[in-house]
Amino acid sequence: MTKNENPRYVAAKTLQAVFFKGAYSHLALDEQLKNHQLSAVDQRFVTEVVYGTIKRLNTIDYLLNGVMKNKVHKSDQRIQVILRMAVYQMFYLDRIPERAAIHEAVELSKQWGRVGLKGLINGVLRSLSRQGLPDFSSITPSSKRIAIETSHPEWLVKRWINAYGEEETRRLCTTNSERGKTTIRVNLRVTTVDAVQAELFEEGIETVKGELTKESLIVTKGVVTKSAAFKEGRLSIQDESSMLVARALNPKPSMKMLDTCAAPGGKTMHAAELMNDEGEIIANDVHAHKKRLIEKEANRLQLSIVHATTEDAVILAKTYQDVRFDRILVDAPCSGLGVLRSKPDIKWNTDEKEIRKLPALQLDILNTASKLLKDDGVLVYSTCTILPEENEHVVQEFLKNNEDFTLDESLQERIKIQSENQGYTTILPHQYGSDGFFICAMKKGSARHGNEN
Ligand SMILES: C[S@@+](CC[C@H](N)C(=O)[O-])C[C@H]1O[C@@H](n2cnc3c(N)ncnc32)[C@H](O)[C@@H]1O
Repeated sequence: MTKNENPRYVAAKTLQAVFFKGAYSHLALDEQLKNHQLSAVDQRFVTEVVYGTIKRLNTIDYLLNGVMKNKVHKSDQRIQVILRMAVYQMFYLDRIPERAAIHEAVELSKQWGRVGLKGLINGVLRSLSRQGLPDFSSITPSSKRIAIETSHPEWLVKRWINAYGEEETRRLCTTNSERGKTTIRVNLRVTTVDAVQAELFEEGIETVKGELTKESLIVTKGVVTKSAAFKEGRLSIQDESSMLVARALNPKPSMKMLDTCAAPGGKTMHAAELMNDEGEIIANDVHAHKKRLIEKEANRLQLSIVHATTEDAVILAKTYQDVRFDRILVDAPCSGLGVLRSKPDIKWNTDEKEIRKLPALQLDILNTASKLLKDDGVLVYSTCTILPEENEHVVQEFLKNNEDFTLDESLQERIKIQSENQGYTTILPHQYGSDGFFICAMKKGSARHGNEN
């Protein structure tokens, strides 16, 4: 435990690790919170400042660059962090008066070995305070305006405008900048939604029912992971879009299922719950260390049909050459650009060139998995991204080369999402307040797989 218990110092150390050492925000934050003894209120403040500053980075830098002689990214690392954090507090945290945010930034510069630059910090922040938020509407072209106003890389905004048009893109980007929410999946195998809601309420945790699935609850107050219901396996944390994936598979007791890219196991466990823990699920992931995560989850939820394996999904056809599955899920590795509300660093760390390599891997895994499906079985391809090239383009390419597969038109009966496309859907974050997701169900042979639940 260190002696320095100033929450802004803890936030600053976390942001330094994220901005300059390539750390993932959630891991850097966990580490800093572990190393400092902060009250629950201070921990929430640090979390808010860290995620908020990362989420609003583009806008914050635009504001700073408007009043600084040299661009903010040319400053010393610590000054960049102190200024960015302060601007977030000044303009996006209602409960912090601007004067207080400026004062604390100056104090932090003294505490963090930058006393000589306190005049610069004071001057820049006071100028911004006098000026206030500018009118972004004069920025052209519109891709640049959306990128600055909602804090996204412009290359990404351009891609989304291409796919969804300007208005949808503005709305989805605005939602990405909002605060994420915690959603619960109730384990319907052992309890009911009402029982869990009442049990949590007794512990001071408040929830409302979700919109998209009957097993979901949205947390409005409290920390669920500390509840008895979590520890004893009556609930899991999972976004509603994610829950739709197991629903799209429509698994039944006694079936045999393969999850090719399963870790940490959210969708596997949901499917096992829907199967009433009867049958078998092979939950595979390429990373050996993730096998433990799957096993731990199965253990917590007391699910015995889940068998975790470690293999590259592109060779699974060989491993299971004599086995055929009723249900196969390819929840593919992807760019993750649908989950920017909860993982905002993805938008700054994603390399456009790297994304171009993903469809080949996604198609490879899908092709391999498809060879293991029983006739009349269901194959679901899903991603937590909203780029067409990782989604419908992959599926279209797959269907072109696999004529024995067709889109499963009964998908809409199972997941009840409005979609113009039969067999697949893209959920944008602003539509239902859930993560951005792509879900496609395909069938081999001619059977229908409507929802009998
Ligand atoms: C989107 S995540 C899966 C999330 C998981 N289905 C869930 O609901 O918890 C994609 C997973 O694919 C795994 N992965 C990446 N490349 C893979 C490959 N070639 N073969 C198998 N798994 C792979 C990653 O380790 C990651 O855990």
